[in-house]
Amino acid sequence: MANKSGLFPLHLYILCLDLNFNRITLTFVSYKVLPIYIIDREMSLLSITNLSKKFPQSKTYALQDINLEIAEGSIQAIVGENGSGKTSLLKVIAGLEHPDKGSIIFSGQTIVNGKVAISAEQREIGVIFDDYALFPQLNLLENVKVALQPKEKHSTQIARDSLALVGLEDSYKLFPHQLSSGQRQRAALARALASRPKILLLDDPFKSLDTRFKNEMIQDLQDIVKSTGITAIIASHHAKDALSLADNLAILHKGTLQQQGPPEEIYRNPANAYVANFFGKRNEIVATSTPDGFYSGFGFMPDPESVKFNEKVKILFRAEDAKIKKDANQPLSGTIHRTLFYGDHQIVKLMDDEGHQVSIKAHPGRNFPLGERMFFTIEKYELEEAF
Ligand SMILES: Nc1ncnc2c1ncn2[C@@H]1O[C@H](COP(=O)(O)OP(=O)(O)OP(=O)(O)O)[C@@H](O)[C@H]1O
Repeated sequence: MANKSGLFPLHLYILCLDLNFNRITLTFVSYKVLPIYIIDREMSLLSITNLSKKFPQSKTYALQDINLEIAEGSIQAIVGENGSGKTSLLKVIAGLEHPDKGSIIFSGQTIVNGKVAISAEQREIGVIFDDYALFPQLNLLENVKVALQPKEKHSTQIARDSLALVGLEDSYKLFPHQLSSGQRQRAALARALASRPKILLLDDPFKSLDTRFKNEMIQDLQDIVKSTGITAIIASHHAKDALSLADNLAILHKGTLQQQGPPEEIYRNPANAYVANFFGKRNEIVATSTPDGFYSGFGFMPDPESVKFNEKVKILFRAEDAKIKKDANQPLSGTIHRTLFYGDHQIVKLMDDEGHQVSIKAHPGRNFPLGERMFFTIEKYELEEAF
């Protein structure tokens, strides 16, 4: 949440010692000096209230009652599947689309109030859409200079500084077709940064990058954003990228905001099933509730909470929230059906006698022979009524 900034009149108290006439008097004089702003570093730079947008040709809302506070200097990720409203939200913030209702306050100024809005050019907002929109006939230096005012005296130096910021200082004479897709993205970033915007909007910046470049780019982007002090809003449909990149996440689904907050908090405490599954499908065991716990094909799991449920219950948990145990003294077990190796971890799929499966994250060095019975515990789970 945004913290408040306030105007505080400062009173200066001066202690006067009057040594005249061999006596001491104490006088307090209060001076009201210039007011000072006490600004919290986490002050909200962008404040979105009750924002809704429906495209004329569409029956459903692209954005519905969005409320979002974005702190200055932070990286805010907007995540959601295709068609969830991410681009529409960026476009409304940039001034490229107009909302039907709601307001946006940017840097203390109302830039959108219902259908009344200041133009895109008047907002100090840089935008990078997923096609990067570099001019093919211009070299990198010229591409970056396009973002600067024609009257700008030091445009060449500013453009070269921006290219240096993204590691392209030696490539300024190259044309977009001579660059890799990661370099094109950096060039687009340099162009957006050249005009020193207060806020930078990036639409799916990692879409066309392979995993290695993507991870590098995520780190670079983080470094650049943090070193320039700029505020960045990044739309992405990759939940995992957003988790590692952002200070704050906002999860959109069908135009509505499902949850917002620090990535780890959302990952650990999802507000609803949609958010929980957005970070990867959770395991689901359908079990029968008894007075002491839950029975399923994987065995009996004691839990006093079972009394609160009707007959059928879903036990929902992530692969990393279960542990495979060596000792057979565990209530839950299954046979090893498959293992998937991911380098730094492996996923072991265990199956019960009826063919139901669960996936459990395990150390990459452990050996799991197919068909062998393994015991496991579930350390963190959610329960849902199954109908
Ligand atoms: N110009 C338009 N005219 C009509 N409907 C539109 C327009 N732009 C977007 N929409 C609709 O608004 C909804 C949200 O679209 P939007 O592009 O914002 O989603 P998104 O999350 O960015 O998707 P993607 O990840 O595929 O880019 C979708 O249902 C889309 O069809």
